[in-house]
Amino acid sequence: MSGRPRLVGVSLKMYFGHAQTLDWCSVVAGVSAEHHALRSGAAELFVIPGYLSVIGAVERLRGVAAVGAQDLATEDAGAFTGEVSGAELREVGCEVVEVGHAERRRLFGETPDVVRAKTTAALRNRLAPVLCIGEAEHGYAEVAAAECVAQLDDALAGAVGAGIVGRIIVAYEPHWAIGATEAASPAHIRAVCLRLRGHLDVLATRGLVDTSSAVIYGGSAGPGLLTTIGDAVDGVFLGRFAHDPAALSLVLDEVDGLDRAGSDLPR
Ligand SMILES: O=C[C@H](O)COP(=O)(O)O
Repeated sequence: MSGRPRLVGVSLKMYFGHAQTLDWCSVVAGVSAEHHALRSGAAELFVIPGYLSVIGAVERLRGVAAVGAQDLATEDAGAFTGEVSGAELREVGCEVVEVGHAERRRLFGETPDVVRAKTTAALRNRLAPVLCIGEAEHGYAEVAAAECVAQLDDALAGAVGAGIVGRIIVAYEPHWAIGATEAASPAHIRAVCLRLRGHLDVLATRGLVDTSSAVIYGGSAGPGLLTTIGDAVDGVFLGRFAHDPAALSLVLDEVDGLDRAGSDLPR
């Protein structure tokens, strides 16, 4: 392995039922256990199923992938009907948790205040937030980059104020590229992610986030993309295009390809 591991994440959103999710996890566990990119440490995989499948996913993916949840409560315990706390997610074996996905912001009214509180809750419970940020409308990459840096700082403000430091996985997901036919252009992704990467490095130097923090891209990502943007991102966050475990395996092949080419991550 030539440098820091590449992150390959998958969110199953609400596409699969419970049995289908567990079957998918079993197949992915088989594929992953044999895959050179994971065995060598060149890649790290994380999988985010629906809540009810989290425990089964942890059991099936032990040793090959970290498991996470798609959301968490702002609080750790109490009278919050329908919520799931970061404390409980950690207790059952989660290592990551999504915060602020565009669908939660758009469909469920999550405001920046809520995203900030959930980011703090994740870090407080030693979960790495997969902090989803991105611009709503397609425009200039430089404008998007500035907006994303502001979103990142805002989301981290609570944790920084409380002195809670941990690993942050910044998932750059332009809203307009989610559920689309293709990802944002490599030039757009590169411009935004390199800016985010530089900002994250400054935060790490100041001791405000862990040095293992990462920037990954999501939004109609699939096989072939990581090879083209590998100079600008620490990994990819997959949705629909990882429903076929063979496609996920192809993305892991790309990690191996980047590793063999000695393509170092942005620093
Ligand atoms: O969580 C994953 C992202 O929202 C991307 O999903 P998608 O690749 O299906 O557009």
